[in-house]
Amino acid sequence: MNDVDHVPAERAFRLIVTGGGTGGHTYPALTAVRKLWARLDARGWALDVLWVGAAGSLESRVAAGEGIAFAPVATGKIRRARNPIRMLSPENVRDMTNVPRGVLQARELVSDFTPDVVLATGGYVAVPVGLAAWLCGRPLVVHEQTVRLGLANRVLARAAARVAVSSESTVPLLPESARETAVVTGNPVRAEVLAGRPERAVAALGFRGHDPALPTVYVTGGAQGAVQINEAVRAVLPWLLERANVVHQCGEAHVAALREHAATLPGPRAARYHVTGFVGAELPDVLALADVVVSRSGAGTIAELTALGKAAVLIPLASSAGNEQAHNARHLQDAGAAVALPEVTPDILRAAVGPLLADPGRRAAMAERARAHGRPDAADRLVDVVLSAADGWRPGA
Ligand SMILES: CC(=O)N[C@H]1[C@@H](OP(=O)(O)OP(=O)(O)OC[C@H]2O[C@@H](n3ccc(=O)[nH]c3=O)[C@H](O)[C@@H]2O)O[C@H](CO)[C@@H](O)[C@@H]1O
Repeated sequence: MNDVDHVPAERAFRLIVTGGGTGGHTYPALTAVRKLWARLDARGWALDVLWVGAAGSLESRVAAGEGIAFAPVATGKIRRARNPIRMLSPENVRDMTNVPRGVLQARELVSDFTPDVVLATGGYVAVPVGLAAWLCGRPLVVHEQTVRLGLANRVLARAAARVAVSSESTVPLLPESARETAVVTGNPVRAEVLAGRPERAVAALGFRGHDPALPTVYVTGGAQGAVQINEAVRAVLPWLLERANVVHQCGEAHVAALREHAATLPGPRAARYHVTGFVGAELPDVLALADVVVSRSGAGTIAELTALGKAAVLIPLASSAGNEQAHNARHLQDAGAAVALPEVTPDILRAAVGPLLADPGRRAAMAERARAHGRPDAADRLVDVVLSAADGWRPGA
């Protein structure tokens, strides 16, 4: 603490946070707000925060759950099409008009709230809010979770006072004007995700057939589940359940069919299989229980797996923007910190998971290399950037 830390602040630090659409953009924003609040609170200073996002979105629910004030703005996703005429689809035309409407709404919010900083963590909704910050002359901090820049952040990086990125290899991809002041913070992971306990997972899931003598595989396809992963796992289940317990997060739409299939497996094997649509509050415990994770390679998941140090088999979503999930997965594979599968068939999956299940030393070594890529201090670093970008706010100012 320096001298300034003992000066009482005359007014609260004012933050507008924006970002959302998916967990990958929403949770880093939430984690940064929590950390900023804790930092200020520890010194007796207050935080006024407003989350600006899309109506009816994940971020609106997350903000409500956290007691954070929320204001919606119009936003639009521009769907790319090979044929330029198709770009003028009714949805695109509607969304194109939504963007300027969103900018106007956001500009009013920013000029009323007069934030010390606007923090944008990506997703389409961040564009109007980030542009409004720039129009109103408020410092904008942009955080990028993925190795490659998302579309929203490519636009906003030029308007930002500071750009925070999750990986060194993103810096050269930034617009020249942003490169010099860019800071590598890592991708913030929710504190609770790092505090799981394996024994609680078994109880919380009611996983009665869990065999503690065998390793546990956690299969996850993201909130909606991944059909491609579900099908490959289903095909190898008899083989897999001979060697491991399996927790399979498959998306709500696929639970019934997978349960029906599991019922056809011999009793003791079926008991070692726990299938669920979505893993909610018990996620930290499930991750703590997992010896091997089979997963998509979204940036949020990767940040969690590396912060925890988990052996992983990553199956990128081929259609992710700019193929960034493939990039994320390859990045870890090159470091021996994961196995990346550009495509998955039952044979390919068996060949990737088998050696990790057969050899605890091998998965421990991979987990250790994964941990070397984790940045458990990412939220702290991002908060440093936010505070340093606030040129108008000083304790007592
Ligand atoms: C389809 C798509 O556009 N994906 C993008 C989206 O990721 P998306 O949000 O889809 O995926 P991420 O891996 O980034 O985050 C998913 C989050 O949901 C959690 N989870 C998942 C399943 C579950 O049952 N319970 C649960 O809590 C995960 O632990 C994780 O915290 O934003 C990321 C960050 O910019 C990008 O890298 C991804 O490419």
